[in-house]
Amino acid sequence: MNQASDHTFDLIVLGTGSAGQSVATSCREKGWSVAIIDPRPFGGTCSQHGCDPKRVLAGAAEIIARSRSLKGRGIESENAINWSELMAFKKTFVEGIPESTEEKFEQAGIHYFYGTASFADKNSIRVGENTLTGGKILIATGAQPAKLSIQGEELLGNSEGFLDLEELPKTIAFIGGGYISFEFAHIAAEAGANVHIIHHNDKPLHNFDPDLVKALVAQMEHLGITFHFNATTEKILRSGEGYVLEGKKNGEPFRLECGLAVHGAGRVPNVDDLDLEKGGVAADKKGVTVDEYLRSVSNPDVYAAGDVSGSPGLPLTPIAGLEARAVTANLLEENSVRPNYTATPSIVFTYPMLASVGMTEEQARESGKEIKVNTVDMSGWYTYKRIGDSPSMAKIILDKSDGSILGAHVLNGEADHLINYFTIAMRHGLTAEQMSDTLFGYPTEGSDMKYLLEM
Ligand SMILES: Cc1cc2nc3c(=O)[nH]c(=O)nc-3n(C[C@H](O)[C@H](O)[C@H](O)COP(=O)(O)OP(=O)(O)OC[C@H]3O[C@@H](n4cnc5c(N)ncnc54)[C@H](O)[C@@H]3O)c2cc1C
Ligand SMILES: NC(=O)c1ccc[n+]([C@@H]2O[C@H](COP(=O)([O-])OP(=O)(O)OC[C@H]3O[C@@H](n4cnc5c(N)ncnc54)[C@H](O)[C@@H]3O)[C@@H](O)[C@H]2O)c1
Repeated sequence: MNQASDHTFDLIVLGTGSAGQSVATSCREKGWSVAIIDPRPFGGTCSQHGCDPKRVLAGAAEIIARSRSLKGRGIESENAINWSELMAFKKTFVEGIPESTEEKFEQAGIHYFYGTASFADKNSIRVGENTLTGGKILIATGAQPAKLSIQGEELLGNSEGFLDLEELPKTIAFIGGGYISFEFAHIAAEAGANVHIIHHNDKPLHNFDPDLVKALVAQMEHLGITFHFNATTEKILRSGEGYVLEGKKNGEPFRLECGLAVHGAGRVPNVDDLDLEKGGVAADKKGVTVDEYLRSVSNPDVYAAGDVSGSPGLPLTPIAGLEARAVTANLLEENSVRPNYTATPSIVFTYPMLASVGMTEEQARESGKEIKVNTVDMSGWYTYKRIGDSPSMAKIILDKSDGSILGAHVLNGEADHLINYFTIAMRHGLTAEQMSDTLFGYPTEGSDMKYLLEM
């Protein structure tokens, strides 16, 4: 159903990622006429070029790291990543997504258009030769790598290209010290590459607990990754088969040769092609400016959700889903649901993993609350010692007045599971005492919970 004879719809959705798909299908289920547009193979970032394929690769890197942790303690053989086999395995998760997404739209009776959407006026969208009119319009166009304005920027690869690498270059440089660089550097290093991370100050992963970040950096250095802090890249040049990065490090000239340089220096809302002025849609560098119901502050028929919205939500998949559900509710009944961002967990999928939910120690101290900070080295605890999970650290921040959990920060091989327990507690207001009183299966990281929550 890629052509509609009538080009007027109740809803036009721009983008087929997590946010766009969710709103389009939910509104269609309620009987709305819906059109959805995307210039790229349908399905968006998370499933095709982000979280999901990334974690297939991270899973293999994790298995190598875990087995090395028990070397000499029962594990003998050296495991190694076979890059082309791993990429072929990753492909099995990704291929077929555009076709199955199109099929889903077809079956639901959603009209789909391939092309770059842009506003023609407040309620009209241009896509190729077509002009569609929508009672309501959802902008769900995601994010793209930020422009760095450095000479030779066009020579930089990005996360999407990394996820499709047929061969792993011997030396890889990541520019920026955020999620993408840490995760991909870990994968590349475990797969045998010589890896560098170039970060412009000395605070990588700036939203995470600095003590745990320091321990993660030390662990990654131990794996052979070289960090260049306070380093800026000013130029990228071709050199033979590879590239040379030139810039400054601590004020001194800096030069690095590599087979591949990857952009890991932040992503920005994808609004460049949308002609937002024609639609009367206000936006700034945080994205489409929305009110607490995710409605454009300047065009009441337009909503935004996911990475492109200028909402307080982090650019993460669970937030794209949360915002999509809120927008759907607000489309069906005006101003009915405000998204609840309380306790948004975030995980860096390195090994060990770094995970965080709620306030950092610094934020909790600034809040003026009377707090208790439990900083715990768990490496010697049975749960972690039995699998050689070291370093294994946590910092839990409690409110002394009522025993509520204000923040949880974990670095270890089980951090993904542990952070979800803390997220449940914080989102639903369970206190340290209630969590400690919960019976967890033994011996698991859950059964250690009470030791992290001592008041
Ligand atoms: C490498 C990487 C790893 C990540 N890992 C994680 C993770 O582990 N966990 C996590 O929670 N989050 C992760 N994220 C973030 C997560 O992928 C995003 O938050 C999520 O995909 C956002 O969904 P969305 O629907 O807002 O946008 P997207 O899924 O990006 O969809 C936007 C769609 O809009 C389309 N589009 C763009 N411009 C137009 C236009 N003019 N007209 C029509 N369509 C347009 C695009 O082609 C795209 O298909 C990762 C991101 C990256 C890049
Ligand atoms: N596990 C996850 O949830 C996950 C994984 C990957 C990506 N993501 C999402 O994708 C977004 C983008 O990821 P990212 O890693 O590109 O961004 P990021 O915001 O996590 O980190 C980018 C870092 O690069 C630094 N930087 C900016 N310009 C620089 C320059 N010229 N030189 C050196 N350093 C520079 C920034 O200060 C920042 O610390 C994230 O914000 C996140 O929302 C999430």
